[in-house]
Amino acid sequence: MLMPNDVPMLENVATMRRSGKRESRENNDALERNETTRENNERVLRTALENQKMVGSKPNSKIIIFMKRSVLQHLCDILDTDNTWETIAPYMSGIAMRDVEACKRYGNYNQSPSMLLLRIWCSKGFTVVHLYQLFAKTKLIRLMRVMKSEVDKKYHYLEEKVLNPARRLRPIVPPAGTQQTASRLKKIDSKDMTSTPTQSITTSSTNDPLRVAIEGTLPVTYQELSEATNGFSVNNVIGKGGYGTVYKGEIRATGGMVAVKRIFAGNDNSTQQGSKAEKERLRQSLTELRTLARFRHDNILPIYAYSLEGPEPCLVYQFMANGSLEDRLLCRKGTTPLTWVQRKEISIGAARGIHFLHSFAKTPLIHGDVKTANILLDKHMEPKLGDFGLCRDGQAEVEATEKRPLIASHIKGTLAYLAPEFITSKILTTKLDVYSYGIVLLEIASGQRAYSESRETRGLVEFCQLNKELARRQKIPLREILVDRKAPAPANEIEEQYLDSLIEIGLAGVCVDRKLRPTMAQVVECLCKNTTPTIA
Ligand SMILES: Nc1ncnc2c1ncn2[C@@H]1O[C@H](COP(=O)(O)OP(=O)(O)OP(=O)(O)O)[C@@H](O)[C@H]1O
Repeated sequence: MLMPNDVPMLENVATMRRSGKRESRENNDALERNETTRENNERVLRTALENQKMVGSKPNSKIIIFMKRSVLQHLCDILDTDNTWETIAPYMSGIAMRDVEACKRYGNYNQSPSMLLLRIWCSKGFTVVHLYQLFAKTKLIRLMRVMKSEVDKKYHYLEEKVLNPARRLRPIVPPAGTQQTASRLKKIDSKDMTSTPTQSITTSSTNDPLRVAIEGTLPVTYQELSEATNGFSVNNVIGKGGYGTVYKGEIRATGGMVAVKRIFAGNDNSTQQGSKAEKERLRQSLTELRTLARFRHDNILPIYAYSLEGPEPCLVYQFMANGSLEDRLLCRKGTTPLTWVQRKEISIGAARGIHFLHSFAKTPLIHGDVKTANILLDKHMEPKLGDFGLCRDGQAEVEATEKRPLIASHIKGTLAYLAPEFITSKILTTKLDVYSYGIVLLEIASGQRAYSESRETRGLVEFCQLNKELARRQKIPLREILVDRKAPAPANEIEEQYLDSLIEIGLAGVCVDRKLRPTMAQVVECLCKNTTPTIA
């Protein structure tokens, strides 16, 4: 779920900076219009559109508010749920922060904020086709389907394109006089993938894959991020990873929270090794930026903005109020232990995120660093998979027809979560993520860490297998030995079943033979049904 305010704030800061006073006056006008009644809005709109001779022209220029009432209502119902409309607002040319704020206020009065948003967009001359293209761009297939009947058949191919993103979508052509989102983007040369962070961003061809990938993600200045994080103050640090430090940031204009990952800038450029490490850091952050901009899903951490022009590259994410799953399992900062229902829901959400990566495109995307520290929890405890610096296109595990697996060039990821075939032979398939996810499930069930120096059996897989044998000998359920004692004891049979399925699916996921591991699709199904995957 989108944290209120965040994207629009960045949008606003960037938009105001670029467009100056004239647009600010236009925004003021728009705000006043937003606050008039529905009837007034429609009258203003009709007049404006009639003036533009848009009403009654070509069928594809049908205006949004003249869609069939039931279709428009259905769209708004979906967009209002969990404030989904806030996730599309940044992609809507001409929608400024003031408009978003007005929509939020409208929502506070029990009105549909999505309806107002669509009205405002409509007032800027955007049509039903633009809306359909917008849903395609933001990969909201369900919404595309709801309004399909309102759009000329010649645009229906877009749905197929979203499902098969190998082919590029045509850009949304905005109405004359409207600023296009893409044109606001800084152009980034793909060669910058290997340049140093201090190099400025240069102009490149429109076919640049990075530029295409980050279309819709907003550039912000380093200065803005520095202000948001009190000059990257140590008091704002919320975590540290191998490639950078994560800061909590507040965009002062509206008080919205973001998480800013500042990638370490090497100070050792003089040595060959130092500059190699720096290039690797930059490569990873660009991989992350590209991946997150391409894949949007409820269980994938959304990226809001980026800054590549300052002394260190920065990525700006949705702020996840409940930190990482690792933090919550270890009850860091005195937090209460997760309940079994929460553990189950988190497991399912995280599995859905990984399954999405594996199945969304023709070539599956392997995360490569699935671990509890990379599963972040929002204020509703909804899990989102983060840290895409290692993401790479890979090969799906197939059975009889299996092709030669892709071989990774060098070992990456966190050792305790890495599958044996990757450590020994660098074999990279989707089953690498299944293995890591299996470890995550075992951690959720047992509260034990993936690797612990203080445990006699240091690796979690070995620890669980040993206890499985013990439970078999003692003729007791494995859960009785493995259960996380920090958590409240399972309250009933259903909770015991949750726990059993977490353990069983976890153990199936960490099978040494990767072909015997379930697929993520099977994992999601089994977790939802509380069953165990049948291993071939
Ligand atoms: N969007 C966010 N909201 C809140 N906290 C976050 C967010 N992103 C990261 N964090 C916190 O910052 C920590 C570090 O995150 P980061 O992605 O840099 O590193 P990591 O995944 O722990 O390690 P590595 O990058 O080396 O694999 C996380 O473990 C988490 O506690």
